[in-house]
Amino acid sequence: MNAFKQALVEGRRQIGLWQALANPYTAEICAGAGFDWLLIDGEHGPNDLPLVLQQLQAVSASPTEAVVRLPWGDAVLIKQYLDIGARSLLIPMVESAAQAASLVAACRYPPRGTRGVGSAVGRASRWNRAPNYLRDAEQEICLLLQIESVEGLNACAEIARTDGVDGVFIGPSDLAAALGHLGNPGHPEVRSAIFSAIETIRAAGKASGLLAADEQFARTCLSAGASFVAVGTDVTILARGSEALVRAFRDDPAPPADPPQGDGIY
Ligand SMILES: O=C(O)C(=O)C[C@H](O)[C@@H](O)CO
Repeated sequence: MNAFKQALVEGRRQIGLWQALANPYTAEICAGAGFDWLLIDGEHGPNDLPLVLQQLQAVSASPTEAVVRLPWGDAVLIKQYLDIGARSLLIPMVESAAQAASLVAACRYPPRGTRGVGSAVGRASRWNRAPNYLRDAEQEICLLLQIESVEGLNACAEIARTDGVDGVFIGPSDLAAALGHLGNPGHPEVRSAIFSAIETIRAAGKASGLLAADEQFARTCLSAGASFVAVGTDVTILARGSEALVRAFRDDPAPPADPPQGDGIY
């Protein structure tokens, strides 16, 4: 059973950590920290199919759910990532109910969908050692779609209501850019759009989530009803933690005048 998916169905909070180091060693370390889920980022992390496979294998020894973000919403990519054993997917830049329905179909075998059958050689079925994989796969798969553009925001309710969509993730960085606030996801207009989307998704009976590395904002989103919230990233822990350690031992320990420039989330 996909405990992460079940938790979203039951409305239970799932706290996650973003993995963009594209490394099975660090994924295994983070999987032992106690997060409910780890996001393996195949969109912005330097990941490819074989590397994501290694991270799935590294995380599989823990109860933490690996949620794999594909580079793009594509039926061929979905087939490949499901076949290597990813069972919780995050698809970026979804902008319509029609797109959502086609992504759902790509996760389902015929006649309900269009997923190609290759379980005999796929890790997903443990090479057919899981005898009922073809029958059980659909209920095990958790499909999370990302809205992060004006079009996606406008179609949020229809996307969330689409049968087979288990949750909707709101992308603060791209949404900020789409709303004219590049690098400033904390802008009041962006935050208002995020809270409105959380409510829209809740009203559609689905789980909402996002990446919020600012603790106060993450807590506010959880209080507003978001359930799957990533509260940090492996890259940030390493980059900011290593910088802080250097500063602690420099002669001039003063913090930098300007915080590191990035996409503004952390
Ligand atoms: O647009 C966003 O925000 C996201 O997609 C989530 C994170 O920012 C991720 O892309 C890492 O920057």
